[in-house]
Amino acid sequence: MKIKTGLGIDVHRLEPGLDFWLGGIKLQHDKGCVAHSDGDVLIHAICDALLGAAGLDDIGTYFPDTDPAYKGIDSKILLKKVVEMLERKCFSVGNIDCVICLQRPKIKMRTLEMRECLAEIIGIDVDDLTIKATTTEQLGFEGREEGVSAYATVLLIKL
Ligand SMILES: Nc1ccn([C@@H]2O[C@H](COP(=O)(O)O)[C@@H](O)[C@H]2O)c(=O)n1
Ligand SMILES: C[C@@]1(CO)OP(=O)(O)OP(=O)(O)OC[C@H]1O
Repeated sequence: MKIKTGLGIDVHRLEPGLDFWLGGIKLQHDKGCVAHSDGDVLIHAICDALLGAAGLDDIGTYFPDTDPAYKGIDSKILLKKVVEMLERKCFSVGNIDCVICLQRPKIKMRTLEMRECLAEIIGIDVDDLTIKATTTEQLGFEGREEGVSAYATVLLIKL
């Protein structure tokens, strides 16, 4: 049995009047992410962590932000494709742990919904996908509400 870890990070700019997709669900907010896709930073960080652990290339290599096929795409579709790539390499997911840096809105009350949504796509128990949120105490780009960042670590098991 082989165990491999992966790390993924993503950042998107926040601007008024855009839909705000995070962790596969739509949040009520006055801003949303500027992106080629739906801008779901949490899913993008998870995808990169999964790909890295599996010894594959990064998200932009497989789903280029210059390709019109991915314009406005639901990032849940990209996550499903990444999970299929892992399955082809005989990897199963042990656990995923994530942190979202976001000044506003508070999202703690929505993280179970995100975990349920993403765990189902990945095919793992909700307990094996954890999501934490932190403000950055008004410091940096997240603190100034100019953007949102997400970090994910994963553990993959190859039998
Ligand atoms: N966007 C956010 C940020 C934070 N939370 C929750 O608040 C707690 C305290 O935040 P600090 O920045 O002071 O660490 C944090 O542990 C989260 O539970 C949130 O829900 N949404
Ligand atoms: C998700 C993809 C899809 O084109 O585009 P973006 O929404 O721009 O997101 P980012 O994390 O900057 O880049 C990864 C791309 O694969």
